[in-house]
Amino acid sequence: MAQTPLLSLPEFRNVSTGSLVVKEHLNFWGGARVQGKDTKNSEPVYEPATGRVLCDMIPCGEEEVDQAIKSAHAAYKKWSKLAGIERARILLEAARIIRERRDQIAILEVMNNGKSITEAKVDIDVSWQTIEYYAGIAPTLAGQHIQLPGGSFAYTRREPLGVCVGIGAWNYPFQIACWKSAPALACGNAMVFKPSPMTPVTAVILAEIYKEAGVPDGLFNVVQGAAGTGTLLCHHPMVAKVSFTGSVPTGKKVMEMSAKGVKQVTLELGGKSPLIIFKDCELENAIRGALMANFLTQGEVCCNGTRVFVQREIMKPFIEEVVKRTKAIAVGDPLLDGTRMGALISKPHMEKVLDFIKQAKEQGATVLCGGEPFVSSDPNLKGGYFLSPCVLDNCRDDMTCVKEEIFGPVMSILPFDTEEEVLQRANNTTFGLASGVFTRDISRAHRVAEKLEAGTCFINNYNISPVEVPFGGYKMSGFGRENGMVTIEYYSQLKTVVVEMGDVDNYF
Ligand SMILES: NC(=O)c1ccc[n+]([C@@H]2O[C@H](COP(=O)([O-])OP(=O)(O)OC[C@H]3O[C@@H](n4cnc5c(N)ncnc54)[C@H](O)[C@@H]3O)[C@@H](O)[C@H]2O)c1
Ligand SMILES: C[N+](C)(C)CCCC=O
Repeated sequence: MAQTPLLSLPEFRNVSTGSLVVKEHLNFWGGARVQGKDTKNSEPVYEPATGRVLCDMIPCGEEEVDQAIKSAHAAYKKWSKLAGIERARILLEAARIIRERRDQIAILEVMNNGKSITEAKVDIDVSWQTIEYYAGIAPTLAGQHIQLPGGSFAYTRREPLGVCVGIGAWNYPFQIACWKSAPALACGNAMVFKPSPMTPVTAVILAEIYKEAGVPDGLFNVVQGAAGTGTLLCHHPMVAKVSFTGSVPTGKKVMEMSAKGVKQVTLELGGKSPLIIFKDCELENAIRGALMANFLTQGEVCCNGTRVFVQREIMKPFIEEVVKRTKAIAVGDPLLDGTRMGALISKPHMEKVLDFIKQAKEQGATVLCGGEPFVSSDPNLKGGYFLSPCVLDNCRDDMTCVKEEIFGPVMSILPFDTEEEVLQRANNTTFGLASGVFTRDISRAHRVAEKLEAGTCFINNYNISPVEVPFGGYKMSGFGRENGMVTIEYYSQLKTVVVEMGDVDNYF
């Protein structure tokens, strides 16, 4: 009997904070939701805004991972034979469905992740735009014709890799699944996607939408699980590529495991990015930029500019205004339109962020605002993982809060005097995901952008990532790229065909 898609089930409609319990199976392969077997190892998944159990995550074991990968491989055989324009038509339909159901998907993303509905709607918009963008590229995928002496020639074919694995983090669950699956599918691959065990829900919705749009059963699959399931995926011999989003320590393991099977890898890892604000900046934009660089998604953003270097002459007005606006950020029920900051992903994560703040104080930093658990007056939210956004002053480069990725709403402010000095300090990190500079001096802006050791440099803005623009890291923030034309290179391989029009040389 055909399954009713999650979004069409009555319990998935008109949900509000604290109201949804997901009982449905959350694995998806062979074109259907599949029940997890290992119920004795299931883990509760919490709704961050209430601390209530939203669903259970049942991790997939060896047999289930194998089934999902085989299902993907069978679909790959059909999908890879389609013309780019045929794949594009189906992907455009998936983008259309997501656009149409954007508000409903966003609500579920909020319930599982805790971010504000305003941001979640943007995430879902970015998601369908990603699929639309790669649908547009699918028909253009082509090789090259190379003329050789004597009328001989060669040509290249851009071919898919096969079964690709996507492993996601919990901060942008639906968007990460789209950033990986859209280019993978556009190039003719199949994908098995493992969401974070903390955010298992919306990837299944994506799988159902792809199915509804017309992809072959098995083309996009979801396996639930944590490290054990991820390990099985990375080791599976039928997997051609692993695209991973997560922390540096896990990224290293993924790279090591993938190396054993000589699988291609994309690593989108963490960061501790610098944002440099020169005294000649347009101050209002720099202040907005610093807030954008630190407080989206409760500060749980890989590319956040959490080391805010401010030129000494403008430190006072900058701090005054940043603190005023940080204190005014509306924290609370993430499903309310007026909320600008929701709940952190989990209790342990919130405690980890609070520990960073405690350590910062012990090391000499001054808390200018926030940095404490936020208790809402709404009784529904009493168990939620809310934290008031925090600004730290009197920071030094050697402090833990300045060196390590906190992944929470904590901005560290650091004074500087000269361009040369700030560049040296900004680059003094093993991370290299993003960076930013605010200045009205156009030459300085480009000079600084060139010298910053990071995959992205924002000039006079921060944390915008249109799908047309490549995104990815330098140094230990990873390699490979997501978004933009270049990502096609990471989901395809080039075959060279050499055609002899004359006779073979008679050497022997
Ligand atoms: N660069 C980017 O695009 C980007 C985007 C989002 C998040 N991040 C980073 O992700 C981190 C936060 O996410 P997280 O806490 O989910 O990261 P994490 O590394 O703990 O987990 C990421 C994913 O890897 C899986 N995993 C864990 N152990 C594994 C193993 N041994 N083998 C295979 N898979 C395994 C997890 O289950 C999860 O799905 C931060 O460091 C953040 O900066 C990076
Ligand atoms: C959309 N942002 C804000 C650029 C975030 C990308 C994903 C990083 O965590």
